[in-house]
Amino acid sequence: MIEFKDIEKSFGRQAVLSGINLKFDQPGIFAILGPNGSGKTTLIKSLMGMVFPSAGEIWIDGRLKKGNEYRNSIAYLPQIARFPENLSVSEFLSFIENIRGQGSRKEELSVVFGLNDFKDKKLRTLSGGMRQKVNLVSALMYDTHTIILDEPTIGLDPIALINLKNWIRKEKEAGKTILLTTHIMDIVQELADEIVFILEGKVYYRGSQEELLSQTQTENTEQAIAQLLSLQKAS
Ligand SMILES: Nc1ncnc2c1ncn2[C@@H]1O[C@H](COP(=O)(O)OP(=O)(O)OP(=O)(O)O)[C@@H](O)[C@H]1O
Repeated sequence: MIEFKDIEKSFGRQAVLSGINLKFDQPGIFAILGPNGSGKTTLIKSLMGMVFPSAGEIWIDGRLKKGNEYRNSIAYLPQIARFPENLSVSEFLSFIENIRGQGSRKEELSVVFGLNDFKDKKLRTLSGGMRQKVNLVSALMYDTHTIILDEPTIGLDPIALINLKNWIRKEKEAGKTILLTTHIMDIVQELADEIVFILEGKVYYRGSQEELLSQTQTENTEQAIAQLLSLQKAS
């Protein structure tokens, strides 16, 4: 269970989050959407202890978030992975395991994303899509109840994309709570049980895709989100 209570965050004079209240206490796939710069990554980083909210509380599994222990109960895929570039792929994964313990799903995920084909390559020599595959394996190799994916599909080829979607679906069926951000509306349409749309620092909409289509009187998720996005331009 994750709960954001009255979260506010400003960077200098720029208010990014202005009273976010969100609770995720059911299994499912929740798409956090909003225009560029609307604060999606800032919200996720607040949860992961990488950004300190100016006000508000975050509760995890019924406890007020403090310290760093809770991070082991969350699989987190950052939007931009910062790797120790001189390590090879397999050295990097072992490096993480030395800190966090054995990744119970490392082997399975390495097959799913074809990592074994380039496991001896240095991280600095990888293509964008290869880096994202390493990012995915390093984030998902621990069997946690909560999974946070910040733009998980960036750079992936169609096969990796299908494999990722299948993995996410399987995790949901196993009863996990998955929060993801993406600008790819096909992914949202295919996967999301609920949409959370953030606009001007607030939760502008939260609900199912069906409700969103009916409220916006649109035919698909892409059109519905485009309509919500146009609200910002209008304001
Ligand atoms: N460390 C920081 N210092 C100053 N401003 C920041 C910092 N991090 C984020 N911001 C600003 O906060 C706002 C929200 O950024 P954030 O990355 O959360 O947006 P986002 O919704 O994830 O965007 P995108 O869809 O483009 O990934 C932006 O205006 C950004 O410039």
